[in-house]
Amino acid sequence: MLLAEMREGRSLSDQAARLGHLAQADRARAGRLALVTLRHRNRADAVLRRFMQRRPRPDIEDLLRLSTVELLELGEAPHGVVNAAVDLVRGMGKKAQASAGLVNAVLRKVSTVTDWSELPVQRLPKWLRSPLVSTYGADTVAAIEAAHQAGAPLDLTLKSGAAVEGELLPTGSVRLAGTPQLSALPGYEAGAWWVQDAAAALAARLLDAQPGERVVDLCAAPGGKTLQLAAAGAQVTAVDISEQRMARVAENLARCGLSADLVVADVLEWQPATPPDAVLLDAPCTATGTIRRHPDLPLVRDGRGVGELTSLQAEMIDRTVQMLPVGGRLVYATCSLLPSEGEDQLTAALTRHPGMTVIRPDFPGIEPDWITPQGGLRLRPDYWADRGGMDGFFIAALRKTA
Ligand SMILES: C[S@@+](CC[C@H](N)C(=O)[O-])C[C@H]1O[C@@H](n2cnc3c(N)ncnc32)[C@H](O)[C@@H]1O
Repeated sequence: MLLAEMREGRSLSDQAARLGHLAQADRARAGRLALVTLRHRNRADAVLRRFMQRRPRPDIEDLLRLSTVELLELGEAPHGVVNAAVDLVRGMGKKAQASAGLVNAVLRKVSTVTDWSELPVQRLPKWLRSPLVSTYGADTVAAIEAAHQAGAPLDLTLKSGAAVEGELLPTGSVRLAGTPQLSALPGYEAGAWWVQDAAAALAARLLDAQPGERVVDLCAAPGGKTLQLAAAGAQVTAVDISEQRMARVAENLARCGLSADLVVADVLEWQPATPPDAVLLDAPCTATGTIRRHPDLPLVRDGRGVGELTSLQAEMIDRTVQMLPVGGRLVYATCSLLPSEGEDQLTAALTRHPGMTVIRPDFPGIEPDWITPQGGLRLRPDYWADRGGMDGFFIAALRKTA
């Protein structure tokens, strides 16, 4: 069902409510299966093509892909996978029932395949691959695609003094092994940590909020960065246009015993009552840096709308610069791999606002080749490959000097 809805252009996260009738464990398994199938979709198709002359109807093709991934990627027992697939086809209506024999025969053959791990890594679609190859080169894009296929580990940001068992990353986040049940981890009830990718955690680190500073977090929901700023002791005002998403910020703050003023408003219209010391702008973007977690994104999007997003980002930067007093700091962040949403925005902002100067990132764990010639931070999924990668982000810190 999830994969079918995706064919209609609905992302997996938009469909979460559709699984509401399932028990939590089944819901989690369905979500995980959909993710892993999407990460290996092209490889599953390559295997299926060996055993089928023609493509079957789309829902049966999805079932075959999913079963192929269960067999060859997840190593599940052929007997159970084949039987479950045949049962599902039988439940798909009269016309589909005629395909039960085909599904049975194809999956039995699939279960004998031995070269799965040697099949080429899943490629990004052209709308995204072409601009990335022009920016980073073909070898880097291949490394990014390998990182997408590998998926994403779970990272936590800890409040100071908290401890959780896991790998302490050079930038301070803690990476967990496997996919543990979060609510069972020590410190969950006490709100000693929150889930946040290690790359995402660097935006607030770069802002370097000090206790008592007035800090505005623009485009704040669901609030990972608000939590970091509040935990640093700043007086935080979090602004987001979505009331529904802002409710998540409130929940997250409450669980972690932290506080912030929450404002539901459009960044393009809102003005702070008093000039802030610093502003973090985590602007809406293509989210192409998060494909490890959202492998459906390249399929449900087609590259349209990038121009509108980059115009909105530039308008938001201008708005933020106006809010700041001289001496004030701005961190601009997008979870995008496209330079038009990152490096190019920084170049254009410096031209439009000659009074803004870049603050070069300088804290433990930042590797020199992550820093761009202009002093921004370019983070990519293929960095830390031996540790499990990181999300793609562009982050730049600036100070208003005039
Ligand atoms: C990348 S997400 C922010 C993630 C968040 N900063 C965090 O760390 O958890 C972008 C957010 O921008 C918000 N947004 C989009 N357009 C907006 C606007 N015009 N004004 C305010 N918020 C906006 C969306 O509702 C969304 O929550």
